[in-house]
Amino acid sequence: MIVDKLFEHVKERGHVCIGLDTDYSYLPEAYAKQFKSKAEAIYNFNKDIIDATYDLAACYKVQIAYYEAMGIDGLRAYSDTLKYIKEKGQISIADIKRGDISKTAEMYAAGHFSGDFEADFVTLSPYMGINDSIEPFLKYIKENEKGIFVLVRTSNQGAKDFQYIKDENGLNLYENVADMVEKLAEENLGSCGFSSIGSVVGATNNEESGSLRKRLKTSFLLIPGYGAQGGKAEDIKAYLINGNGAVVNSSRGILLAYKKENNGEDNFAMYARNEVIRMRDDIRANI
Ligand SMILES: O=c1ccn([C@@H]2O[C@H](COP(=O)(O)O)[C@@H](O)[C@H]2O)c(=O)[nH]1
Repeated sequence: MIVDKLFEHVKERGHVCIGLDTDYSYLPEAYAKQFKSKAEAIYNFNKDIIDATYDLAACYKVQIAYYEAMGIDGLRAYSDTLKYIKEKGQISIADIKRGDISKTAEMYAAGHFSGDFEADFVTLSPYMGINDSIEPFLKYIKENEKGIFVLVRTSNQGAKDFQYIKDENGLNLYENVADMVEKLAEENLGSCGFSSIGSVVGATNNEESGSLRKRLKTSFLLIPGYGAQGGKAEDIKAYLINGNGAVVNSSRGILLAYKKENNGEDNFAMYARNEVIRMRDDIRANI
C-alpha cells in the first residue's frame, strides 16, 4: 500500500511535506523573467525546489487552487509538477479537497488517480457523506496503490464554525468524522500498521490533539498549519505514534524562505532546502 512507502519516507527522511502552493508572485523577479509564460516559470520553480529537496522530503503536497487560477496553462504546470515528483521517486498529495455525490465523485477519483492529473494521494471533504464522497475512491486504494486524506479537523480559525458543533452526546462534529474515517481506515491497513485512508488535522487548535489521535488509531495524518499559520513543532508530538504516522506540511514557509536572506533570490532553492532541514530537525527535536 502507498502508506507503507510514506511510512518509510518518514522513517528515513523525516516528517516534512513540502507544499507547492506556487503563486507567481513568490518567484524571484529575475528568475521568472527568463521564461516565456507564467506557467512555465512556475513549473521550473517547482522543479528547482524538488531537485533541491527530494532527498529530504517525506512527500510533496500540490495545492491545485494555485494552478486552476491560471487556467489551462496553470493546469499544464500542475500536471507536469505531479509527473516530475513521480520521476524523482517521490510521493504526491493532490490537495483538491473534493466531495460530491457518488457519480460525480467517481469522476473526481478517475480524474485525480489516473491520466494527466494522477497523484498518489488526494484530499477529500467528507461532508456530503461517506458513501458519496469517499466510497468511490476506495477501489483505487485497494487496486492501484492510492491513498486519501479526509478533512477531519482543519487548521484555520473558521474550523470552529462547524467542526466543533456538538451532538446530543457532547461529541464534536470533527470527532464523529474522525470515528467514521477510522472505521474505514482499519479496513485498509498497510503492513506498517497505518492506513492509506488518512486524515487532515491542523497543527493549530491543539488542545485536543492527544484525544483526537486516540480516535484516529491507524489513520495516517496530514498536518498542515506549521510555520506561516503559527503551528509549532511541539504541537506535532501528540499526533505521532512511535515517531511516525504523520507528515507535516509547510508551503509558504519553505517556498518563501529565500526572502529572509540578503540576495536570497539567486539561491531560492538552496534556502528552501535549508528551511526543510531546519523544520525536519525542529520536529525531530520535539518528538
Ligand atoms: O486544514 C487545512 C487543510 C489544508 N490546508 C492547506 O495546507 C496549505 C498550508 O499552506 P501554508 O502556506 O503552509 O500555510 C495550503 O495549501 C492550504 O490550502 C490548510 O492550510 N489547512
